[in-house]
Amino acid sequence: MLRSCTAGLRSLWALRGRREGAARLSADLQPARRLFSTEKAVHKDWALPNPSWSKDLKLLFDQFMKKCEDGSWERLPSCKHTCTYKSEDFKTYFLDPQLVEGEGLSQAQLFTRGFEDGLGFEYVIFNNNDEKRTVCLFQGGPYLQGIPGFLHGGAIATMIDVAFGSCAAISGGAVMTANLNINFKRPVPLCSVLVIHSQLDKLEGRKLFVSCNVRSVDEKTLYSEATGLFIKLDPKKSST
Ligand SMILES: CCCCCCCCCC(=O)SCCNC(=O)CCNC(=O)[C@H](O)C(C)(C)COP(=O)(O)OP(=O)(O)OC[C@H]1O[C@@H](n2cnc3c(N)ncnc32)[C@H](O)[C@@H]1OP(=O)(O)O
Repeated sequence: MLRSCTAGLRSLWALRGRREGAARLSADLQPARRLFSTEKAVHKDWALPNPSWSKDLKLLFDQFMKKCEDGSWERLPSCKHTCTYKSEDFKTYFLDPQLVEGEGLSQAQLFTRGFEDGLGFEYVIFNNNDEKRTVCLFQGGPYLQGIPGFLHGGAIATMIDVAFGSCAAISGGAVMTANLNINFKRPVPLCSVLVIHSQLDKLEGRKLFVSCNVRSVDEKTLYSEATGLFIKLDPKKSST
């Protein structure tokens, strides 16, 4: 596995080298063209295959895209600079309007999308709205290492939180994590693909109880199990 990860890394660096070369070549871009490409980058959907995706990830992606054809499942698009939640959902919650629309956020980007292709979090989430469950396909790259050769537990927790957030949002809309409980059962080899199955277990007022299991592609290895509590934000309350 480590050998395949090293090979993966080598192709990533090659890809990176090509990109850096391309970036140098286009350094003399006209400002208008630069603005256009920035806008394109801002709206780019990152939950789609790129050359760093392994065969397993692409295969699973294709399988779930097929399930989307009858409308029972949907792929969630994912942008770096905007979030699935509409910022209007949070406006009443945060007293300081600068937090959601001020200059201060111009550099902000989704934590999980802040890495170059293949180095960090590569993932896509599919929702089944009727069954109130989600499946997150996740490939953890080399910058997410914890102990040598394995994924950092915090990276796994992050991905579980994101998957839970999408699952809870089906019923709750704008929600925030109040509690996460994770049992790490097996270490996850770096660069491997994980399947995170999340479901809504109970809805109690503004409280959404969710649970998940994190498995290998062949489902044979159970890496982690988790439960979470999400709270639907109350527009009458503020966070401060
Ligand atoms: C692209 C999209 C993907 C983006 C990623 C999505 C995933 C990322 C999500 C996050 O990481 S969110 C960031 C981490 N979370 C936080 O920063 C939340 C910090 N906490 C809060 O802001 C508030 O505590 C919270 C909004 C969660 C709740 O505050 P509220 O004032 O709205 O609720 P309240 O305290 O009245 O509690 C409502 C109910 O929940 C219960 N509750 C709240 N926190 C709890 C807790 N921690 N454990 C157990 N119960 C809890 C509380 O007892 C009560 O129960 P009852 O209705 O039965 O009385």
